[in-house]
Amino acid sequence: MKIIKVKNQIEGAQIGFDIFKQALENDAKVFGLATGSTPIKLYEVLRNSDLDFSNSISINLDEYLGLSGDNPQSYRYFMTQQLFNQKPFQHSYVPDGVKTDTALATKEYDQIIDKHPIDLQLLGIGHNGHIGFNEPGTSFESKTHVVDLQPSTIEANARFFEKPEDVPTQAISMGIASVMSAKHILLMAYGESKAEAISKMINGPVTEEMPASILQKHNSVTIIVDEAAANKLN
Ligand SMILES: N[C@@H]1[C@@H](O)[C@H](O)[C@@H](COP(=O)(O)O)O[C@@H]1O
Repeated sequence: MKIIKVKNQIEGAQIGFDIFKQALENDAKVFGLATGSTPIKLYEVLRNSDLDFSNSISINLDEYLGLSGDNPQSYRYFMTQQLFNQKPFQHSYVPDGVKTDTALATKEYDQIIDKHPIDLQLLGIGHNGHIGFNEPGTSFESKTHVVDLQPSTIEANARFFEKPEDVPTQAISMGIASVMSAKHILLMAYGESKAEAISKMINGPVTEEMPASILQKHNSVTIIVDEAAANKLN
């Protein structure tokens, strides 16, 4: 793991941008993208840049179950606003949160990932070490699946909704095996609330109880952290 400590999200976004730029220069075609507050600055830099993703594919990690892409709280909507409107990709995949046949929705998403192997996967991290929406206890062998969100995740994400009761309790998430199949992984984390998860991810045992710890087994991972998120690292 390559760990890069930055002063703040602005510096982190610049380094993240350089990694995306270099990937494009090295003919990366498929970008795995993440939502949450962590990548917002990076998306701002990307959408205002002259990078061209019109021949690239993007595949997002996850989507809330029950929210359609035109719902402002959906991850599809978030991506459209933060990136795709200004920086269109040839095709952008986000799991379908409203397909009634979820077994089919998950199967189709796996087929998409199989067809478009991910060159660069962007990740944030949950307070409990989740990546995508792969909560503690998720199998490291998992592919796309329906997830019951943990109360702590619902609470953490409630800030994006009007009331906590509005947060969906389930999501569709790309699995951990698919995340691990990406050629290169870039994980970003900012703030004190991520320090514990970052420390366990890097120095703790590799265990399904800490989903992000599996990244220790990947041979090309870059971690961008600010001082607060890095303050429990020895
Ligand atoms: N599914 C997303 C994750 O992909 C994201 O990494 C995490 C952290 O969010 P934030 O970046 O807002 O701290 O939140 C959500 O649960």
